[in-house]
Amino acid sequence: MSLPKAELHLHIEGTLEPELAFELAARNGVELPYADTEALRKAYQFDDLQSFLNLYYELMAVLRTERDFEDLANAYLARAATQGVRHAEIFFDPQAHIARGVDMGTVVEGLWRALGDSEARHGISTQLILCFLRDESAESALRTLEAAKPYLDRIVGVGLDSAEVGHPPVKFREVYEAAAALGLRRVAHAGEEGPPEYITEALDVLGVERIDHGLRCMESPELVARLVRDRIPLTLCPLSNVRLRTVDVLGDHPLPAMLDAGLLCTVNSDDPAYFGGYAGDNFDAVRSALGLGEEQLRELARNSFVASFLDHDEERRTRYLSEVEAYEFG
Ligand SMILES: Nc1ncnc2[nH]cnc12
Ligand SMILES: [Zn+2]
Repeated sequence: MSLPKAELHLHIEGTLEPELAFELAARNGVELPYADTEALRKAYQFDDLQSFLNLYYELMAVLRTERDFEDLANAYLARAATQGVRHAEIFFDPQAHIARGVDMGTVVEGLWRALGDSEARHGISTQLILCFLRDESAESALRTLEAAKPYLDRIVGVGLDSAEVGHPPVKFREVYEAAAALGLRRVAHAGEEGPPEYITEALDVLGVERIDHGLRCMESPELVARLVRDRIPLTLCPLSNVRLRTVDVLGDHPLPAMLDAGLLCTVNSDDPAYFGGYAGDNFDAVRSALGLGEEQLRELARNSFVASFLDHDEERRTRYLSEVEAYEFG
């Protein structure tokens, strides 16, 4: 669906399509343990978040040079442009690269080569959000923030991702305080597989402005009331929830109930190469599986710009919002 939208929950490493993975593997002399792209696609069957993360980290081995990160980001932006994405706030996982000997500069400079002229080339404005891996130590997160200091003009904020259960937000209090002191915006994955308490803790302890996923807030009426009252955006990823089995089938997704409750929901793609669809595909899927009407779809698109970190450019936000209002559904 080409309804204009902002993508607010997108891991750039999760846009690595099998074809590009094999191309980069050949370019870098990396051996992949799959015969071909078809065999690799067959491995995209997940039982939960961890089973996905295992493959996600394994395939990153092909990303080595600035050019690799540039090609990855350009491929994503080209596809996103066909799906109505007008603005993208893109997550990246530097610790997963630094651990393989690929330094922060290679990752950020490489991504920037694509992001820097994304507007001219793809018609998409972009921002970068550095994510800390929550299954790594708090010290490692602090070292990562330190390594990012030379690149802060290219990074709008910090996030928290990877294996959630057993790694509560409070573990990252110090690094979030340091990020806030540097003027960085703050978001965190919470309530994807983890309990509603992790959402509360992300708000209270980490001071996040948006919650990534946040699905499990629906188990706590008090928390829902708070999220509604404080207009805290949730970056939902419906196809991801089905592939990672937090929701059995898309028809059971709580999105309609969340909208009815007055939550500020957005629809995003998370790791589209792995979960079967980009941002517009997620909109198409919720439209057909959940019977969302045009006004609800327009509300989701409007919310994406309201929830975006475009505060420095209200003129642009207003322009995008007027594109949402002018859109004619096919
Ligand atoms: N859906 C997800 N949850 C947590 N960490 C991730 N890293 C990439 N995708 C993720
Ligand atoms: Zn995610």
